[in-house]
Amino acid sequence: MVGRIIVPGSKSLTNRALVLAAVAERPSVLTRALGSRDTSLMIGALTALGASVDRDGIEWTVRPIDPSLAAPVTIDCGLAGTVMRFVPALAALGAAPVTFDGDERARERPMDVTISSLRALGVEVDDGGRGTLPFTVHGTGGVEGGPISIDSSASSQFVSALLLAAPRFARGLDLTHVGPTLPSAPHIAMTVEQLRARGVQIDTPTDQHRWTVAPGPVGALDTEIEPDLSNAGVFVAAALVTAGEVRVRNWPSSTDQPGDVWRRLAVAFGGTAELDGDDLVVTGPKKLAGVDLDLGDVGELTPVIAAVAALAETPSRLTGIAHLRGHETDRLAALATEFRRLGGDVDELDDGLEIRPRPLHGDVFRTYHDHRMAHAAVVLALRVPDVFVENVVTTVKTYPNFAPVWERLVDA
Ligand SMILES: O=C(O)C1=C[C@@H](OP(=O)(O)O)[C@@H](O)[C@H](O)C1
Ligand SMILES: C=C(OP(=O)(O)O)C(=O)O
Repeated sequence: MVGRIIVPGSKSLTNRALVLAAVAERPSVLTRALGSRDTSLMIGALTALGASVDRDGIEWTVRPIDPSLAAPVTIDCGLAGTVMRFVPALAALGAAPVTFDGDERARERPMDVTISSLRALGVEVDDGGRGTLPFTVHGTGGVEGGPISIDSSASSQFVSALLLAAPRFARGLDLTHVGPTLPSAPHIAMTVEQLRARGVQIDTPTDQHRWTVAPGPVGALDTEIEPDLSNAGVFVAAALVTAGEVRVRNWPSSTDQPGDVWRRLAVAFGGTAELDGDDLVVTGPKKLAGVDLDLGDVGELTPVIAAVAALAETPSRLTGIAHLRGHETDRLAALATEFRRLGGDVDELDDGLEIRPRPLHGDVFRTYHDHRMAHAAVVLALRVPDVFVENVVTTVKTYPNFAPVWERLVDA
């Protein structure tokens, strides 16, 4: 594939900016925020809590939650981890019962730590004993806060959620993660930086799994949202598997987004990735090399990385990603199943995948309502004839226009 692409705004930055604007002192303006299913769900959730978002072209004005508007509501989380994990802590600050539910699969995603951590902070949560969605948060108009320990090994979003609400707790928060692993650490670092950018005092003392947040106001911040570098990965992958050249416009020169690691991944697979002014230019190698990588920090990139690996000339091993079993689908099982359907040679590990080179053939590729499974499928389809991607429209979760943009580039 040869082409130029402008990727829409980052899901993770947009939903953090929306949440923080909703608890800020004054209105905030977000420029080039992502309009997609996950961010629309976030807007719906914050609006239900009494915030407002006016969209005017690329500028969105967010007015903070008006506590006088608190009323019993039900919030649809869809399949958005950021909504189901971040918003319950905000609901706890309000004075009305808020019920959370979502897609069928959302009811299977790990939510126990959201529920238990709110309870540990003194908030009543009614989950019918399930430990999953749906559940109701019974806010009483404020949260005391203070010290708390949680096991965030199933998702970094449990930590991020508490940190985002913490400045509004009466005593702030002293949060410690106790558990075997902590996935997606860069997403937690992103949360910390977004809080600091709004004047919140947050320290990460000696032990890197502890965060202390001082109580205090969250400053309003007018901010421009960077392009989504995780979603840019599917275009980087396209260049890699076709020995092509893709130019991704407006790649930030410094960023907190984990997707920035695509620059190093391109090289690991044997390609090149160079910043050229504001663009990242990626070229694919003649011979695609396999990789041996711990992806614990960047788990959300796995499906596309796995697709590139399946087309490489030497074996690959992807580890550190047991938590992907709780994502939009069990991504380790889904990738192994779908790659095998195309003739692939894949072993599912407890915490990853081993992928060995083997010629692939066309068949249906199921996507399990997972945007990144669809991205994996279209990358394979660049090299394997007659791959039929089921429900490519599921990409609207984080990239509303993906399908037509991809078709245009493939046909160019
Ligand atoms: O905080 C965030 O914006 C995210 C954190 C990560 O979640 P996990 O730690 O559950 O993988 C990531 O995979 C997800 O796509 C977005
Ligand atoms: C895991 C992901 O999303 P979510 O925010 O729903 O957890 C993802 O986008 O890869």
